Amino acid sequence: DAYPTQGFCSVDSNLESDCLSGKILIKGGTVVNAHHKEVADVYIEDGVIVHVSPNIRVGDHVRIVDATGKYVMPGGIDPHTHLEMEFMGTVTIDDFPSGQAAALAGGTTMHIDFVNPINVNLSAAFASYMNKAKKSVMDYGFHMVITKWDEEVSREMEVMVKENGINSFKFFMAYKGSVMINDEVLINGLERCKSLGALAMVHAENGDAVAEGQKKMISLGITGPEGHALSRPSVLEGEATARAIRLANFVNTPLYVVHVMSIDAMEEIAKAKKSGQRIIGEPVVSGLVLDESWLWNSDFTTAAKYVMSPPIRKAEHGKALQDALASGVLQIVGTDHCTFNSTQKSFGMDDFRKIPNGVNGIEERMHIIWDSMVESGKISVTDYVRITSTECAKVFNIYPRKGAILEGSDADIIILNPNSSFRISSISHHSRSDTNVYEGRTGKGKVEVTISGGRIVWEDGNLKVTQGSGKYIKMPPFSYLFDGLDKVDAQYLASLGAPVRRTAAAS
Ligand SMILES: NC(=O)NCCC(=O)O
Ligand SMILES: [Zn+2]
Ligand SMILES: [Zn+2]
Repeated sequence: DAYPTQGFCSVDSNLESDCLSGKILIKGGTVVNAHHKEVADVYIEDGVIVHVSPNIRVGDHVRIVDATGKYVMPGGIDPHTHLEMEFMGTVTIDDFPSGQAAALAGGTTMHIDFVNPINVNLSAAFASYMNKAKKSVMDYGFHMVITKWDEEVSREMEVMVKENGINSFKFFMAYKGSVMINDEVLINGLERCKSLGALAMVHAENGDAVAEGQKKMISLGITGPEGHALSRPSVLEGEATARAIRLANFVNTPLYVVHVMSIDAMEEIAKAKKSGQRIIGEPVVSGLVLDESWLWNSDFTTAAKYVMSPPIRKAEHGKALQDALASGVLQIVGTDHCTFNSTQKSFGMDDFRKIPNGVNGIEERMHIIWDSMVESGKISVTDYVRITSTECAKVFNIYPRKGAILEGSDADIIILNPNSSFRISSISHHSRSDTNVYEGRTGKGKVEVTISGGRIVWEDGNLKVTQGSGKYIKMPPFSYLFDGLDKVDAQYLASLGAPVRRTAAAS
């Protein structure tokens, strides 16, 4: 097919502004979707993929990008980030523009952040996060955290879903004394999520037991970062995961388990899925490739940067999580990008309970997953697209606008060169943090070009982003995970039979 222009412009031509805003032809790459891959060209106009086919011919004012020998894939979608979030007495160091710039440099073109209502109602929290996100340089969506239960919360959840484009609510089963909820709140929340077609998400750790574990470590004189791991063993993650899964089963609603960090939690998810429950398990990059030995490092600054919850565990957990991801027991890779610099981490120098919990990953996810799972032969290239982008778009009901290279999809695209390599360092990364938990890591496969909303924003190691160009992506309720739940409910009600009529016993 011919498109209505001639020639092409290069980055330094005076037609650059036309190119940046309008028409791009990606030529000769292997276009990868979760369902299929083929050598084809991709033609983009005004932020949308217009055509995908071999040998597309174009005319003038079209920027040609040669992708021969490279993979052309949907931009990554990170389902789990915390930008500019108030947490543990401080605020994460990456705000929306800095965290998103880092994301784009690493091949992620959309993220879903968590609105965390602290002492305000859901509407005020939502407004505050929309304000923080005004300077966005890429597309974003929101999940909403539920920290208590009352009539107002229940009413506002409906407003969030029907007016504000939120289709997921997160419940923290840990962080006692701040955002932790109890089972009663969780059950109410699960019921409400179900009625709204919204996905319930859990941070699954037994927060009461963690608090006891922390006290125990302090009483033993263990105050350093290793106390973090010792106070919250994997059994507590397994217990809370199992509890949340059983409660979701009781309510008959889907459940999304964020940052699955242990074999214990993963096996609970595997068991529930085997019995037909709809559970989505999200491992995060840190849990897949790092191990807890860092927490025993004698240098506090080094050890503290690895403090996150649930904790990074022994290497065998990471290996099992990778296997679970490869086999489909776990489905979506996130980052839980929640970055604090070394000064913030030092708040817990004398007491590990005060180290702000969180690690980086928004810039590193696509590279590390490629290197550790595709390059190693553990998963296919199409599976890579599925776990880094497509499945997330499906679960949060924005597919195929996002998560696909199809005609009509948003032009959020990366070009990855499998023969090039990456090196991670806090000197060259785009996060505001002065540290990086993947410091010094190298690997094969490099995102050479990122296209966000139809604009080339990352090329030749240079970022060209515009504050305010990122769009808020409303996510509609009732994703595929809700299909057929009503039928299961109807069968259950039918199985109960007619209510038993009882008469008062004769006296
Ligand atoms: N994970 C973590 O340590 N920090 C971010 C908050 C959360 O997701 O639990
Ligand atoms: Zn969490
Ligand atoms: Zn998180």
